[in-house]
Amino acid sequence: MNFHFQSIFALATPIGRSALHLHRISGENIFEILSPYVVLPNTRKQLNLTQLAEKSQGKAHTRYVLIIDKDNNEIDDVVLTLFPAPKSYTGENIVEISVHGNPLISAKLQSLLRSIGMRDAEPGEFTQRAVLNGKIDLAQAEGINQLIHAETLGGIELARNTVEGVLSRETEEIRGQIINILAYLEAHIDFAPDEVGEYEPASLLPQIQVVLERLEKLHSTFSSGLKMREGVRVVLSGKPNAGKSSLYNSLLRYDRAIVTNIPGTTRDVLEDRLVIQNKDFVLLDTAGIRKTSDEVEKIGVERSLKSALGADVICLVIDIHELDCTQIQTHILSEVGHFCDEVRLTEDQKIILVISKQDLLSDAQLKMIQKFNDNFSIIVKDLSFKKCIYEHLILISLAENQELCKVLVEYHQVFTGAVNKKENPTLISVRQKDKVFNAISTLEECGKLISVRDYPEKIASLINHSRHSLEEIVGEIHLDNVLEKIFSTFCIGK
Ligand SMILES: Nc1nc2c(c(=O)[nH]1)N(C=O)[C@@H](CNc1ccc(C(=O)N[C@@H](CCC(=O)O)C(=O)O)cc1)CN2
Ligand SMILES: Nc1nc2c(ncn2[C@@H]2O[C@H](COP(=O)(O)OP(=O)(O)OP(=O)(O)O)[C@@H](O)[C@H]2O)c(=O)[nH]1
Ligand SMILES: [Mg+2]
Repeated sequence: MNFHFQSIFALATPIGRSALHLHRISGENIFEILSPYVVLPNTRKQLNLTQLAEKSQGKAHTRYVLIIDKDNNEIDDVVLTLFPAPKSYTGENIVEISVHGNPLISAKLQSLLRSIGMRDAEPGEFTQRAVLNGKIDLAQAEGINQLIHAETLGGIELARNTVEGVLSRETEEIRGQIINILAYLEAHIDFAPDEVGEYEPASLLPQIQVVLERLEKLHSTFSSGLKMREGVRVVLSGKPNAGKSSLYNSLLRYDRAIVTNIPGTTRDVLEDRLVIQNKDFVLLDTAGIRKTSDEVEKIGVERSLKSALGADVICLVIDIHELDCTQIQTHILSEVGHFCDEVRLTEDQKIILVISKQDLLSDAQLKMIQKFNDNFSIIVKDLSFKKCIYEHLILISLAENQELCKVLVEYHQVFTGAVNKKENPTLISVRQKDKVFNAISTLEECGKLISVRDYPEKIASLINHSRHSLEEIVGEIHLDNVLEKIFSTFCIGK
């Protein structure tokens, strides 16, 4: 399928002063249209781009040239690359021109392009053409958009994975399985039982089950993908003065939060990105939790509890350095107990018990901690959320948080495990997730019709719905308004 569109151009790099500006031009006849304005720097002889494209045997070709305007005035000396169709990003002929990065020079080039019948590209229009010309599918196009907008390393990894076609291939395979199921039904719609055997829809159930499981697995990748893109949320909680803000600063490696020895120092929730071993986290520091009559601190405590509710991982920071050895175990248990009374955790949240101010602990206190850890599972066995609690206490100080970092990385793996391997397909947009959801619901509906031995026509029609939902993920069905909505979020020039 090849569409014939007006030629378009756009500045593909940011507007402003920079070393270079890269302009991108796409269209069917652009080599012919541009040739009169492209000359060799020394001889000023016109360069025939059409011939050059033919000589390059369909491959990209780069030259150093001069661009001149209609009055033969030089616009700039540039590097120009041709990508002859169909081997280009859009599948049409493409010319890329990199000029010196001055907005005035770019404006001159753009007015030349407008004056020779080309128009400014809409956001995402190059990629839209790539989709319409079958160079990439819609899921890959969404990947390209996210590759540009990703704000985390994890986001880039997921987007690259989609651009590479991992999700498209998974969708295609599931679609193949659905078509196999359809084939059985179509056979019974078109042929008599003596030709294709008795109509026994229940025989389809195992196949439908296989597809459903695969779709459900795919559906679940959206939320793990979100954690991968946005970062696993880690909240530092605990009593005032426990050392939360100190830990916050040492994890971030800069003096972000105010630290004093006055309990109740932190009031607002602080939020920052944290990367440990290339894994993305969102780290939150919060007000120490206690009963207080101070109006401002009270609001701080409320916000602190609310942050803990929304966290994936809670580091409950506990300061025991002033306690007598005999009190340590009971104290830790009661702090965890109180915290869990305040914050109703869900089963998929994790808590790490962090013992702060290691440098201030006596040998006897350290021994007690060791003893606690040796019997950890027995000691915490009566706590209501013991399944959420990391398997032992972790000691930290201003100078030492390595073990904690190691555990955070382990938890990152737990929260993103389903999607953080290169070969795993991941849903990266709500649109894709909704399509998979539709495919699942219609297939489930099928199960019901089969159990009452409904007509093959009715079952086939539902299965077809399911198949269409999958096809929409990769955009085999082009709906103008869908395309418009997707590409409107792109950058101009992409
Ligand atoms: N200068 C420049 N840099 C760029 C791009 C670009 O278009 N231009 N890209 C764009 O976003 C990205 C790279 N992606 C690209 C994807 C496909 C083709 C392309 O021309 N593909 C042809 C030919 C392949 C070949 O010669 O082997 C094809 O697929 O047929 C170019 C770039 C990032 N950097
Ligand atoms: N010696 C020592 N002192 C620490 C350590 N961590 C924190 N402190 C001190 O403990 C006091 C309280 O630290 P913060 O980090 O402000 O405690 P917080 O939990 O944020 O307190 P609030 O904001 O009031 O809830 C400060 O005086 C810190 O210098 C540590 O590892 N070793
Ligand atoms: Mg603090």
